[in-house]
Amino acid sequence: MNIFLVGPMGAGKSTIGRLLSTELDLPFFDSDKVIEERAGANIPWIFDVEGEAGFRDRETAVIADLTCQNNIILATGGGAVLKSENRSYLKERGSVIYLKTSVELQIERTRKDKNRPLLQTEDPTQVLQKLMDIRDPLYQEVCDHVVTTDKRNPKLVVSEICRVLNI
Ligand SMILES: Nc1ncnc2c1ncn2[C@@H]1O[C@H](COP(=O)(O)OP(=O)(O)O)[C@@H](O)[C@H]1O
Ligand SMILES: O=C(O)C1=C[C@@H](OP(=O)(O)O)[C@@H](O)[C@H](O)C1
Ligand SMILES: [Mg+2]
Repeated sequence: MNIFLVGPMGAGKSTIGRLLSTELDLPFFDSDKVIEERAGANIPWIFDVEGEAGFRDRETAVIADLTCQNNIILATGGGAVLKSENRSYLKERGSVIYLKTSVELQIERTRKDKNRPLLQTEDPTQVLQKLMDIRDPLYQEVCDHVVTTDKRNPKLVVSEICRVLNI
């Protein structure tokens, strides 16, 4: 059984994915990390040199590959749901959990991390709200379960994921 985590920046996909993989003793993959490994460069460099379009092409190639595996935990990047082919790979090849998170907490949890190019702006709150307006329907479309992360520490989020998946 594959478990794929989707949701906005700061939802905890990378953090929860790693904890969940330990809990379930399954391999963990973070699509952002695989993208960086394959590119030999970090995400800000990819956005800077290849643009968001170049990053999205890399993201689709990685998601297509990783979702072909079995019994993995995959943390996607927040924009993975933008492309319909990515949504198809995710929906058809595993159980998709949407880590729903308020914009306020997205801001609080991403404030210190400068590795998110889309948030290096004057008003990250406005950016995140706009992204949620576009992406929440896509997260909802692709997911099998919605797990709220507000007011839950990572361990409680992991427990809730296990509960909704009956594992
Ligand atoms: N449920 C949670 N409660 C509090 N902090 C969290 C929670 N989930 C993640 N975090 C913290 O938020 C930050 C962003 O988490 P991360 O896993 O990078 O999110 P994403 O991969 O969805 O962008 C990290 O510092 C992480 O420790
Ligand atoms: O929301 C997005 O478009 C992005 C989210 C990031 O991943 P996280 O959601 O893990 O921060 C990363 O893929 C890139 O900066 C783009
Ligand atoms: Mg992440």
